[in-house]
Amino acid sequence: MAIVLGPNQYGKAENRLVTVSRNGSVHTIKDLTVSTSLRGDLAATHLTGDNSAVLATDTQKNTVYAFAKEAPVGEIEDFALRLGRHFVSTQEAISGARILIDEHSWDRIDGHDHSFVKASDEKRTTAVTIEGDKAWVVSGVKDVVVLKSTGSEFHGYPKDPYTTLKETNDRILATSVTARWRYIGTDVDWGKSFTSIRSTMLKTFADKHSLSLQQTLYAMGEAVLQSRADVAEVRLSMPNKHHFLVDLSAFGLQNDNEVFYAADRPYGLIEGTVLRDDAEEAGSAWYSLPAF
Ligand SMILES: O=c1[nH]c(=O)c2[nH]c(=O)[nH]c2[nH]1
Repeated sequence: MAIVLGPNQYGKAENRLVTVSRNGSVHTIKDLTVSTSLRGDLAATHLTGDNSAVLATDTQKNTVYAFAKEAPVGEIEDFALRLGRHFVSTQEAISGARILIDEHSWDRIDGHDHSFVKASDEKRTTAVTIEGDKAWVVSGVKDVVVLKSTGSEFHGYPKDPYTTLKETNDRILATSVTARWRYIGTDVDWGKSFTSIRSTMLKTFADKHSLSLQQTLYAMGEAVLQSRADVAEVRLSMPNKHHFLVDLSAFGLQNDNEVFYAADRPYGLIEGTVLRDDAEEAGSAWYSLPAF
């Protein structure tokens, strides 16, 4: 029996980067959280403490900020590709990189050139994986909270001795969508694609009459693949944010689907992948990313 070093990566996690670009008095901000991870011939530092191949995580952090000055950050996918390719092409021992970027959303305050309001907790995300001269881009959204007040049913499930849930033909359906989609290739208009995928998912959530959150999840992933030839696969994680009808009978009141208790936890957690069965290989695109 021998003990050996398995897969590993290292880098600087969650660099907080905010940029201001100016067009006269009209400012545009970008608010990013950037994580870098490098992979390669890194056995020596783990086994002997020889750091001759270890580009310091502090240097990786500095590179993020310097790159933001040297050229416009642009779309998060392009910034991540730039960073990842830089580390792999300039460090001999480094054969791969994983760059994660979350973009935090700010809205302009109406009619104001340089003041902004944080409208929601929603994030646009990307996870770029570089392996030698190959690159995979998995982009997504996090924490998109949606609710529909009708158009959702849940019934027909097995009843066992522990079942108390009542069947319903009309319930509130609410969730916080986290989705990642894997692009085919890197020749993509990232911003346009993001906007179109996000709106396709929201429209499907709204339009699809739901018999389960699982059915809604599949429909959302399917709609993305039907509308975007440049996407191979969509992974979705959707907590069921339960809204329970409150029993008002003790007060002589009948609750006609109007008064709900919005439960915080526990929550159903519905997760799934929708993919093209002929999609090109994912390589290491998903490796070490959260499963959903
Ligand atoms: O859409 C749903 N899917 C479930 O699997 C489930 N389970 C449950 O209790 N409520 C729901 N709703």
